[in-house]
Amino acid sequence: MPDLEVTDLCVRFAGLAAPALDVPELKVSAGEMLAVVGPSGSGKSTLVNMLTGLDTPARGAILWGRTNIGNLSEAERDHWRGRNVGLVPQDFHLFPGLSAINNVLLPARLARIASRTTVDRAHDLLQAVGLMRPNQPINTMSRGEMQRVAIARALLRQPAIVVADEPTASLDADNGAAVSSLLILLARQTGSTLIVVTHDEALIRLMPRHLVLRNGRIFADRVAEGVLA
Ligand SMILES: Nc1ncnc2c1ncn2[C@@H]1O[C@H](COP(=O)(O)OP(=O)(O)OP(=O)(O)O)[C@@H](O)[C@H]1O
Repeated sequence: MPDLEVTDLCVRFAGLAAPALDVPELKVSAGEMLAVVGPSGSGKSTLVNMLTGLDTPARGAILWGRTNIGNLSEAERDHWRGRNVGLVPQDFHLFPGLSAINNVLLPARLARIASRTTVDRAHDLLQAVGLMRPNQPINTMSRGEMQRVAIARALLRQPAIVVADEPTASLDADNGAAVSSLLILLARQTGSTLIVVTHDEALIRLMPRHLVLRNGRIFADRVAEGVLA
């Protein structure tokens, strides 16, 4: 499992006078659990896009282990992400016409790695997230259930890095709490580094480390007391 080391990261967008992101240094050890918090427009999504290689910075190094993902081509980054990152996007990116199990398996099938073991793990994960009808079509599911499918899909390949963008945003308090605990439990079981962008106070309280962004800069980087790492 790779550590993360960010140095001298600067991201600018056309039309913005100040950088959207200006991070001189950020270190996250393998297996750490980090909540990225801050007001709207503070740079959270931009940071996550850089850390997962969805976008590349004009300046700076983003080292996961020995790989500086900013130096990879787009195709190499896609390949690296597929092997190393489990993404739980805010809007799920599920295919409504497919069943839960087929959504969980789709990325693995596209990567041609859906072995019998992978299929078994997909079923196990759906059970672990509390979904007992693997063949239920996505378009008949509640948002809480869809969120669980997205989590199962993200964890299928036992990724070293799990990144979830507002995983509880569309859920009520009870479903939000259940999804948060699950994400943390499953990430812990695989020893994954977990990075969660969230405004959800209940989820923030469960995360051992809080990175607070303001105006594209790290305003605070706190270890939460009393939270098990
Ligand atoms: N592609 C882009 N082009 C121009 N400006 C952008 C682009 N993407 C983001 N920005 C700007 O960069 C800043 C940081 O945006 P970002 O989406 O990272 O914030 P955020 O903290 O994730 O906000 P939210 O909580 O609302 O999702 C904002 O001022 C935003 O308008």
